[in-house]
Amino acid sequence: MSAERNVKAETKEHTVTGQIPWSETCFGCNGGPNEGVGLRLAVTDDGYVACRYFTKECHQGFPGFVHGGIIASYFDEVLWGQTVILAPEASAMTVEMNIRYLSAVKTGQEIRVIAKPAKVEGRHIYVEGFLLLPDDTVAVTAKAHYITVKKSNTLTEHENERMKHGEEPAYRTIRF
Ligand SMILES: CCCCCCCCCCCC(=O)SCCNC(=O)CCNC(=O)[C@H](O)C(C)(C)COP(=O)(O)OP(=O)(O)OC[C@H]1O[C@@H](n2cnc3c(N)ncnc32)[C@H](O)[C@@H]1OP(=O)(O)O
Repeated sequence: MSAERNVKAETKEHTVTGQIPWSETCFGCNGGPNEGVGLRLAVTDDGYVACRYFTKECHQGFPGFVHGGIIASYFDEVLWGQTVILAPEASAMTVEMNIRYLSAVKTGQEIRVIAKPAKVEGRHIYVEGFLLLPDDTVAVTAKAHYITVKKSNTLTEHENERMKHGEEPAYRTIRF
């Protein structure tokens, strides 16, 4: 994905085939009204992890705009979703992330955050992604590097159990 400003993505509709389970205790995915970000990670039939998300007022930095640290959380979460697909027997932790903020992201609008099919090299998983505004402008791009770890080092038994089963997707298609 280009890092130029004001680039519009060429989009098409993608079919959602599943949803990665979410955790009540994770800041990125717990769905309380204000406590967490509340992302839901859809998996598409062509190997993307994607999320439609309505940006919250309580996540603003400058008035009316989403805080950059919250945007980093969007990516940490959505890009991490690729590690679930690629290393289902393990879990993975972020060791590096690079984010390019190209356009400000307003609160109170539906954005999409997308993780591309990723690359695995042993314990290393490299994932790239992008954030689309409602008019398909690429507002943010990101690259992250994850290292696989034993599941028991990161997830509770209850979460491990939930990870074994898919979840009913919140939506059936997503455009990006
Ligand atoms: C229903 C439930 C849903 C649950 C939903 C939950 C979703 C949560 C998603 C959020 C994800 C996060 O934010 S995770 C939180 C932020 N990240 C962290 O706190 C990670 C901190 N780092 C660590 O704890 C450690 O570095 C580990 C565990 C990742 C790796 O340690 P280790 O297992 O002892 O392995 P080690 O030999 O040191 O490193 C392994 C390889 O990684 C490389 N490596 C290690 N650190 C780095 C680094 N910063 N940058 C580059 N490379 C690195 C090493 O060079 C080595 O390469 P080589 O020699 O093998 O080539």
